[in-house]
Amino acid sequence: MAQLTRVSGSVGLITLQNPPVNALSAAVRQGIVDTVKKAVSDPLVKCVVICGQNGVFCGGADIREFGAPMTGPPLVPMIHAIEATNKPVVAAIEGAALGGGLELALGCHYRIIHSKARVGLPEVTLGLLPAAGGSQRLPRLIGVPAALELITTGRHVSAAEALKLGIVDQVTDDNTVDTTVKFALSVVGRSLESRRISTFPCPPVSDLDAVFDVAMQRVRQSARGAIAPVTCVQAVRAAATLPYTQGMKREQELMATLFTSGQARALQYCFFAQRAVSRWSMPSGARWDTSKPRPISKAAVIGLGTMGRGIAVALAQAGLSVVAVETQEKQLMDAKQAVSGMLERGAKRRGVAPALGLVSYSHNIQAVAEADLVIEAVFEDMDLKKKVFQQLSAVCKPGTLLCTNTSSLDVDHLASQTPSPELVVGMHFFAPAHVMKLLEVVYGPRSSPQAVATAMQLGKKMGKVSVAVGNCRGFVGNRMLKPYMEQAFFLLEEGATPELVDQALEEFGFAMGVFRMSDLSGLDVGWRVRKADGLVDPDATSGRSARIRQGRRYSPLGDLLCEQGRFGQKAGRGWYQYDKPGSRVAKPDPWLHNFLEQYRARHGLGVRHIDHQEVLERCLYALINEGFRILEDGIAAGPEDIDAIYVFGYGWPRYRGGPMFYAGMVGLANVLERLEHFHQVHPDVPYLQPCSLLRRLVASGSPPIQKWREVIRKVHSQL
Ligand SMILES: C[C@H](O)[C@H](C)C(=O)SCCNC(=O)CCNC(=O)[C@H](O)C(C)(C)COP(=O)([O-])OP(=O)([O-])OC[C@H]1O[C@@H](n2cnc3c(N)ncnc32)[C@H](O)[C@@H]1OP(=O)([O-])[O-]
Repeated sequence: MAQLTRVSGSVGLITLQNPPVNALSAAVRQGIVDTVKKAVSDPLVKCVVICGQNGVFCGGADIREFGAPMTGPPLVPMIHAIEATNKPVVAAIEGAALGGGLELALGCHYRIIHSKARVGLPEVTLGLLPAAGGSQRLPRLIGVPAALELITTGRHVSAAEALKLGIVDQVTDDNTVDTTVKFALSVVGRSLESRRISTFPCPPVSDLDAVFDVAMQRVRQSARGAIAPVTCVQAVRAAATLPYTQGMKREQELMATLFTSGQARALQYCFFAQRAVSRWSMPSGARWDTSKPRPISKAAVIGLGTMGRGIAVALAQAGLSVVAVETQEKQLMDAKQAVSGMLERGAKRRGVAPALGLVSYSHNIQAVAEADLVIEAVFEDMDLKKKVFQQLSAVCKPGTLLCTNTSSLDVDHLASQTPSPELVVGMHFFAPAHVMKLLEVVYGPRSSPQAVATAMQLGKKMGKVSVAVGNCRGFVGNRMLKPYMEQAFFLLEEGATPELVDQALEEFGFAMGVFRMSDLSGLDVGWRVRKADGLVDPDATSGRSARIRQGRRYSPLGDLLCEQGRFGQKAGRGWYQYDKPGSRVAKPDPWLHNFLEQYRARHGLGVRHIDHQEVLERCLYALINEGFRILEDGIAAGPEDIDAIYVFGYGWPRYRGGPMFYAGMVGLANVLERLEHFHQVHPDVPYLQPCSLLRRLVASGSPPIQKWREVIRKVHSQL
């Protein structure tokens, strides 16, 4: 909807009305067409101002409408009509003008923006391109190189930068609509010929081919298989080489190749999944909208290793005062330096003052007595963590929330070390904690809804994608990673190489395959967990028993490498070799290939041809199957939770939507059929046995992912 009012005598003020972000739904587009026509034909109206209700200009096209047949007036002629009017039209930009919202503003003759607002063309992040003239008008307004960068990255631009680039005409700190109304009155009577961007020639670029070759190379490298960034380059090239009308035709043709693509559907699913996870619920029935978070102004971090330092930085960057505690003096001094450095670099990148004063340091746990919330990030050892929780219970003021950053240990067992287990939750950050978006908030059976609500709200304040999950071994992310890695090890036993497995996963879109990732994080991390699980047995060197643990198939390959000190990058050798310890360039290692051959011979294992398809099916379907078990167990409330965890924490390619969305894309019946096949071939691998929830979904006709929660609810109600 759009409303027209006449203000200041002769200004037609058009207000977009579609809360919360005034997305350009069919009704809003119709409203704009009607109100512009009315304003233009009203002799009392000398100029027009377009603004958005609730302090937001416009969040672009209504993404919720993409799945349905198009209704209402199309955007392109609507914006053309505004540009063609003979009365000045000025956009008053508050909050955000994104996608179709900025394209609408680019159709106006002038743009006034509030200093805190942002603009951008983020369509590429939704698997699309700016298809309401943005790919043709923006290059004409700010030049090809700047437009290429904005359109292929989709990044949001601050008001100050938008002015510098020439996207807007004026920045104001005052009331944006009032300022814009005054401005509009001041330009009445001026020629509009030079204000219609579509008529601008595209600024010439010296060596156009070189500019586009470089851009294409850059996006192909960073896109890792995403098609939208590449198509965006082609659209901007049309602006640089074709007259406007032909360029617009090309823009529409290119958009048509993206609009119905699987990648676009996956990226739009991720957009909504990222927002859906904030509407959390627990099996107890507690929910996001019925649980009141507790205000947190003072936080504390115990243990200043790599994770503790990152968490302290993330808390301070979110504006909280932080007490950082480390008992070892040297470690404390090193941490102080590291944290200050991270805060300064972060502040420089964001153009703000570093929050150094917000962090205080101590080697005495007494220092956290007044904290509202404490995050324990000491070494991943249960006995050590239990001791810390006992100390915290004695030191902290009543009601203090006690959180653990453990990545796999039992949160409820730690809670039992305190008199108030309802105040204990897991806050599982991902390294580097001040950079990685994901936060798993882990609730135990005794965690209170208020404790979960508080941790979720703190996560949002830290700019994290926070997902509430139940307490179990490895929570969601690491629990699903186990069958994924297990299959990768088994594939090596059956004839594959680390290079083959990693290449298949990287072509699928992962930034790093499982073996390169293992070398980066250190093989000893998993080794320690397997030891704690009683799986490592250095005496079992040959024969079947060496490859069976707790009645199921087991591959000791990782253990054998660790026993030889091959811990990965930090040791200069792991699944790959590196020039020296700490270097990051992985090279195939003849020693490793030879070791695998000897291993197979020692265990009487044949070598067979393994292709990329099998690698993907074995590793990803085993992971997905565990995802269905997690949904069945109620550890995650819905598929969106799992997909957000894998996209924001485990490098799952965003344009594939996440493991559960991907399962829906390839077809649940296919996933089930392949798992049944692999389990038949490998009956001693329980992770390959299809989960009953998967069977149930296939039996009920493989409903779309949006309907899975209903089936899950039915399953739980029958338990
Ligand atoms: C032709 C044209 O070329 C093409 C093809 C296009 O234009 S494609 C579209 C391009 N536009 C975008 O990519 C911008 C997307 N939006 C955002 O980046 C952010 O929303 C925001 C504007 C910066 C506000 O952030 P926020 O943190 O204050 O709130 P929120 O939680 O994010 O959002 C608040 C609520 O609004 C919903 N929402 C936001 N933008 C929406 C949109 N464009 N369409 C539909 N719903 C939208 C969102 O799902 C959430 O709903 P719910 O979860 O409450 O039910």
